[in-house]
Amino acid sequence: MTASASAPEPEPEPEPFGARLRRAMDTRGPLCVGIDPHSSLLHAWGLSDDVAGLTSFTRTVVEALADRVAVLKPQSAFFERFGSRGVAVLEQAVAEARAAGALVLMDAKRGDIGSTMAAYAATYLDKDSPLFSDAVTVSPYLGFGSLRPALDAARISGSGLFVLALTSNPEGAEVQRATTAGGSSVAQVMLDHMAAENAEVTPLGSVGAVVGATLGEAGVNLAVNGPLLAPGIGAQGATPADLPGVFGSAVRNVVPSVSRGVLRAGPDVYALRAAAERFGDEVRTAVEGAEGAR
Ligand SMILES: O=C(O)c1cc(=O)[nH]c(=O)n1[C@@H]1O[C@H](COP(=O)(O)O)[C@@H](O)[C@H]1O
Repeated sequence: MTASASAPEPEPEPEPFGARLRRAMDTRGPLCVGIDPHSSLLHAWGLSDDVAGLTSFTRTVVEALADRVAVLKPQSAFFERFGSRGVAVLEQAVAEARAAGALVLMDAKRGDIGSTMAAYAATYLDKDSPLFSDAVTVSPYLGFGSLRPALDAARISGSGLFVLALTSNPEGAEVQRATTAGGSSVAQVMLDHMAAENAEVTPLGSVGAVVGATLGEAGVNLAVNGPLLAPGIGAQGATPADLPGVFGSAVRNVVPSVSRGVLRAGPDVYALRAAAERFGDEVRTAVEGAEGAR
């Protein structure tokens, strides 16, 4: 008997997250909308604060926005609070949003010692996991090196990380603005690590930084050659017009993020779309104005 079976075709390399995000930003605009099913929002939408309400809320947001915004960012805690049935709603939302063309950024803000980080990486960054997402938020405040398993997993699966640098909440400064022995701020040290991970990647690295739109002025070097997630627009008081002041010449890489500012327009699908479009228009005006002024 002759062996006719040939070796299986090697899987094609996945397209890196940074390249996919750049294309999505260029075609859909850079806005990210957060899916944060606060109890108060469920009530405001006339929904019950239970799994049925969570399901209806999440489906409506995905139906309204997944075919038009670049990024949807479900906040995991709002699903986890309902236990395994809430996580099942999250899994479904990730799959449906990705199928409709949105990139899904799982906002889980994970961070732990490296060996446990590997389990978080297997949860969000392994393409065979039910919660596999295009990217996940992580905290580097157990040391940037503790993120190595996630950095490696992201490279293999073509997914991305958004690493907390300067968060939008005022309490973040006492840790993130602290001065290290080398003289830089803690946040700058983290940003320098991100820049090293993204070095020479085109068109955009897959390791993004989280920098609040609320900061007024970042006061750090944001040239990380990766995307810059800017939460804090809307409910936390920042506006798209603040972006050039915070991000300066890095504004073209900014992914402005809004949750309640859009979600409060629901439950009407058209009203949600109109709210997202309004933020999108304001972002475009701010970014084009800043680029024109340079
Ligand atoms: O990583 C995040 O998304 C994040 C980082 C940060 O510095 N600040 C911040 O508000 N966020 C998240 O962004 C969302 C902001 O929600 P709104 O204030 O309703 O727009 C929440 O899900 C926060 O957890």
